[in-house]
Amino acid sequence: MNDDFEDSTAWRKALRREMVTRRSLLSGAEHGCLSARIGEHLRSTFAVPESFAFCWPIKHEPDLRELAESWRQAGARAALPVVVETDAPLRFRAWTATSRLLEDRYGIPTPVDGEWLVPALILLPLNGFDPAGYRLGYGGGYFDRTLAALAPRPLTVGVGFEINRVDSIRPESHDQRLDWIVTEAGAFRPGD
Ligand SMILES: Nc1nc2c(c(=O)[nH]1)N(C=O)[C@@H](CNc1ccc(C(=O)N[C@@H](CCC(=O)O)C(=O)O)cc1)CN2
Ligand SMILES: Nc1ncnc2c1ncn2[C@@H]1O[C@H](COP(=O)(O)OP(=O)(O)OP(=O)(O)O)[C@@H](O)[C@H]1O
Repeated sequence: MNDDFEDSTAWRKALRREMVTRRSLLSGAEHGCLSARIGEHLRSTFAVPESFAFCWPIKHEPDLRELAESWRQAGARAALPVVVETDAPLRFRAWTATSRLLEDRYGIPTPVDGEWLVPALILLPLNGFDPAGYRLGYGGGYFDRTLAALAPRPLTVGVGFEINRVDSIRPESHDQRLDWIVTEAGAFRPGD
């Protein structure tokens, strides 16, 4: 293993932790308010999709469960990601307010039954992000693998807080660029 590899791995690891720490310092009220603003930008930017995936919030990620329920009630099929295997693409399972969820290997509430589907739009939580449209997650590589494997590619919408914006996440060849980034400050097409 060369020094550059070790340096960038250590740098990413430190940045991942720093990003979670920044969110953990938000009060519950601030977090709720920022999440609601992201939900509003999503509602005003996108038509109700035929189907979409969102994530059950962990590590102080934006909480988009209200938006998910309102899109669902407006006719969209909602889904949550499922880690079916380590180092493999995610799959997606239909979600409703009555779905039975059990914690997966990472402690993330995950549907235990329901139909498998491929969402037309994916809301990806941004642990960190840069203005070029690259996302920093938690180091599993799950979304990168998932997007690399899906054809046609779903519309990818990163959802995060401005406090998690960085100049560059120093993207690597496997990192997938997002189509949109939505924060409390608005909806952006990366690169614009
Ligand atoms: N809310 C939510 N659900 C999600 C994701 C997400 O980013 N957010 N995922 C997006 O892909 C998938 C899960 N990916 C994850 C990948 C790693 C870890 C994790 O806890 N990693 C350890 C470090 C492990 C290591 O370094 O080997 C950690 O952060 O402590 C959690 C979730 C599917 N569900
Ligand atoms: N398409 C792919 N095929 C094979 N390996 C991949 C692919 N995409 C990413 N990886 C591997 O996954 C590992 C983690 O990637 P990365 O650091 O980008 O994760 P992340 O985006 O932070 O994680 P997550 O999406 O789970 O939150 C890296 O070692 C990378 O080589």
